[in-house]
Amino acid sequence: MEATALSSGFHPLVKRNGYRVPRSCSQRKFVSLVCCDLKDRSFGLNKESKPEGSSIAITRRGLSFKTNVFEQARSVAGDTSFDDTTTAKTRSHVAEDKIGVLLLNLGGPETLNDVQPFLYNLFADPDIIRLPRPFQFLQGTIAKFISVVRAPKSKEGYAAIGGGSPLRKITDEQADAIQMALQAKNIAANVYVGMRYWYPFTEEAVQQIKKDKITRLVVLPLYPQYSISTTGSSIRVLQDLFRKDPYLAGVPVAIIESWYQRRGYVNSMADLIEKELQTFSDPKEVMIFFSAHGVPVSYVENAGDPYQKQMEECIYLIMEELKARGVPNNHKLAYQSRVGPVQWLKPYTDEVLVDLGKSGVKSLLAVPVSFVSEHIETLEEIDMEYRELALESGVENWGRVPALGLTPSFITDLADAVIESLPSAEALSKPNAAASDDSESSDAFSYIVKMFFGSILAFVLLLSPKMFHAFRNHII
Ligand SMILES: C=CC1=C(C)c2cc3[nH]c(cc4nc(cc5[nH]c(cc1n2)c(C)c5CCC(=O)O)C(CCC(=O)O)=C4C)c(C)c3C=C
Ligand SMILES: [Fe+2]
Repeated sequence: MEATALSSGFHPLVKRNGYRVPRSCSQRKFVSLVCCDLKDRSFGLNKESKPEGSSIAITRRGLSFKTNVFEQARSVAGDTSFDDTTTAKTRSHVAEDKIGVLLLNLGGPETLNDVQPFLYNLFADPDIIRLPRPFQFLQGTIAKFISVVRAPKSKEGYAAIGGGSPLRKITDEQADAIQMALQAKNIAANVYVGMRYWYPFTEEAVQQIKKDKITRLVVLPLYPQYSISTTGSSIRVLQDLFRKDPYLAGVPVAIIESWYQRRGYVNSMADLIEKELQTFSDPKEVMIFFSAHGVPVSYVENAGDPYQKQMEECIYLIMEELKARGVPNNHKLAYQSRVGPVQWLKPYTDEVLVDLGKSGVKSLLAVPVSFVSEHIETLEEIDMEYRELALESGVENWGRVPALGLTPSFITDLADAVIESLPSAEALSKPNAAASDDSESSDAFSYIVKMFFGSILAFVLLLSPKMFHAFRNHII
């Protein structure tokens, strides 16, 4: 097959008006990890955006290729032999289908003026601020309040890294690189970028996918581990969009929920760590310090989020690989970036750094492990705040492993993951299945009661100094 030219299309902005999120997740296997209480939601959200009239670009790339297919599990085990049946199936998809790859990511503010509306979109997500059912109608108000309170602190962070998030640029580059890696394997695909909280929004990418008449889609969240708050949230949006549209509802979709256990990812992480260790005068003495983005404990304990378990497995696999290479260093996992007045996964990065420094650890290599691009939490939180804290606490030699970014072995592995998933694509959603889900209580009396008590509770909670401080800063 021959390569087709790269192209990009321009789209009007998603309007300011709200969009509905599904009340219940479908029974598709890809959401089986999402807990029951998250399967039963209904909100009208107001998505904050740039002023009307602007336009944004959706990345679309056309390529060609042919593939080798092997199962992910075998790949992890180092067995790269091909399954003939699967290979044949993939070849027929490549021949018959117009393939799309949708990269899902968080998105980030590109200017300081974007920060508050970006935060609004983030906190308006019911997978980020999970309110009990009677208070769900307050989601928008609460999001507005928290985003306004937090914006000054966030702006400081974004100002310190150059005035905006590098996420869009890096994700676009990763999309290009994955496209090229697919092309090298003779697979033709358009690669799209869909962000959850900023441009280009997932909704816009999906519009483009429809316009391009994609007939088979692979969804690849750029989070190695699955969390309800990241991959789960993006998939929920996607599912809702596909459910509402008769064309999209018929498109076979394969979702790669998590890929932290892939050999290519584990090896690429081990490569980066090994390389960075060499920058220390005594590499063997260096503590390898994995810092993962945290989630509230309730996600794991009440909502069944597999994030913590997957994170621990991920660290285990990376450390096993390093040991096999003769790198027996001590290591530690901690969680960073907590927000708000609830318990987050422990141990907390800031506390562990202080303890390690005080207990005599002199050399420390920080490894960001929940995200594959540089972003505010690597460039500002780790490189500036945590570095300073560690040095103040007695650590003398500090290093940080870069995010995977465009590391060739990593990109190639993501391309392989896409190829391997092609045969398993199936329709995401039955059309109009949302109709019954969208019904809401018409009981006016209960609505008024909820409004009344909800507003009082929200008022009391949000205006308490402790709550204000918890959202303004990282911790209570
Ligand atoms: C695996 C990665 C991530 C998880 C899990 C996650 C959960 C999570 N995040 C917040 C609140 C905020 N996150 C913010 C930025 C941000 N978060 C991630 C990744 C995960 N978040 C990234 C990559 C980024 C940075 C984007 C960028 O612009 O570079 C922010 C904004 C920044 C700030 O003010 O600190 C907030 C707020 C919650 C509440 C949560 C789980 C419930
Ligand atoms: Fe976050």
